Amino acid sequence: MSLALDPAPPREMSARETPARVRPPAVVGEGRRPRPPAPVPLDAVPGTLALLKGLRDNPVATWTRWHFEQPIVHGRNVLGSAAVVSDPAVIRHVLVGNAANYDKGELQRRTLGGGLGTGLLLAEGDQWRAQRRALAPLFSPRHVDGFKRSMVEVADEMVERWARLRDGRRIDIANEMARATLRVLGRTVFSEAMSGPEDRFARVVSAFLESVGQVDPLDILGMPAWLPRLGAARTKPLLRYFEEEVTAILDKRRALLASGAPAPQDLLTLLLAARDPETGAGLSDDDVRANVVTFLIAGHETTSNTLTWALYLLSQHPEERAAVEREVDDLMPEGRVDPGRVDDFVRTRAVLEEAMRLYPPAASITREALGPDTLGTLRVKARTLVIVSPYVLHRHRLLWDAPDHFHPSRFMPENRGGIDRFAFLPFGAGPRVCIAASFALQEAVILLATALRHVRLDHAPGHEVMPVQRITLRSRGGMPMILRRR
Ligand code: HEM
Repeated sequence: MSLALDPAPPREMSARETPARVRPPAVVGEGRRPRPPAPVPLDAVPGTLALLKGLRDNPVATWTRWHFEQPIVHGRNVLGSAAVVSDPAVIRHVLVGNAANYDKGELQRRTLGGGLGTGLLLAEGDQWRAQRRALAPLFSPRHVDGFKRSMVEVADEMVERWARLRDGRRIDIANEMARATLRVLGRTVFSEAMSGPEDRFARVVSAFLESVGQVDPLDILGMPAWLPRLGAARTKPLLRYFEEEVTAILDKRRALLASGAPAPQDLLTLLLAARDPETGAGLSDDDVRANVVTFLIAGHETTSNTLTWALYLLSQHPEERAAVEREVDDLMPEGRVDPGRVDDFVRTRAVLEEAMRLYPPAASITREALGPDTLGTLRVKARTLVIVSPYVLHRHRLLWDAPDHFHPSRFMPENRGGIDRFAFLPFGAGPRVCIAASFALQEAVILLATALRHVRLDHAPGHEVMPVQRITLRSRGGMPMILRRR
């Protein structure tokens, strides 16, 4: 979630420390390239009411020019004392060096808490440490590698379905990608599909994310939890559906395990067998359920939005699309991704990384200081909200050349070394880095390469593209595109 802060005195707004400049190799020709759509940064800080409304409607539209120009912007507003940090060295300090001084904060727990309970994403302290130790092996390179086949299967089914559609048909690619990533989760988390119809499940997950991810003014103002929130009436039945669905899946698997029949080696079996290597303790029923929901919520739209933005950006940059089409044609002579060659899709991966730079699915990473700290030269008190916004960071004027333009070549192996680890944070960093980053990238490469090998997608006329931040950074109104076979 982004913040536009009250105007601080000029000294407060000025650069606190100049970060090491991490300039990717100069990129040329940006004048001729269309600028991907994004809200124009504000010239002035909005007043309290406008800020509350902005945070509810679309937090990424509340950033001011200063945020994209200053390494640190600190001030006070309705959220109390807050510092927006875009200095890679200071980010490293907050997320890694002094990570023990920060937790995720009350606002994040209130905004997301409803569905995710005590799952890994929101757990804190000892509970988080025990879960992270127990769950880390689920996403080990060996297990992630083992999921390649399911991912390729889902990608093949996606293009087979498209092959049955009329050439020139208009489809909502945001929906298509959401369906595909949910299927991947279905296969890798649960092996067999969910017990209910997949499309209904996809719709419920999407509606749930729409309502649960909206920042409620009452939460920002710190109002007690018993006060009814605007979206609560909509969220409750969705949550119930979720719980019933997940409980049914768990019961079925427990019965299977109890029968002694061989169980599929999916994330669910691993989750039920997971033990904290230090204490030997397994997860409680509630923790297993909370983590299944966490995987669905954290792993579904993040990946599908990345794919949606990548396909949109390619549709606006025919020369980039032609380059990546050459790669997939070369690497997929039979039309399928060879699981052994996923790492060879370097341009496909560069496109995905550049899409996540411009439209980071997790647009804000927020922390609350437990005790005082020094950020560069700024002293902050306990309870200060520290915001690392990948959306701001990835378009920061001090850190990137042509920050608002689409140039996948920045992420090609020969150039990538110039990018500071803490200037590009789609998956976060430090102990709470995304546990499934390699799973997500592998899945995205397989789905994007397969789509590009079989079809060409052009943005449909009449739809205006604008990123809107809910839990993830979505495209407002989906992403209608015209499908043509290659
Ligand atoms: C492109 C796709 C994805 C992106 C951009 C993404 C991004 C992130 C980010 C930024 C965080 C750190 C949040 C913070 O520090 O406050 C995170 C954490 C997490 N992600 Fe992902 N994620 C993606 C895919 C997935 C998938 C596929 C799964 C599960 C199957 C997943 C599960 C999680 C979990 C459980 C955490 C919490 C880790 C912890 O706190 O220990 N994510 N993700």
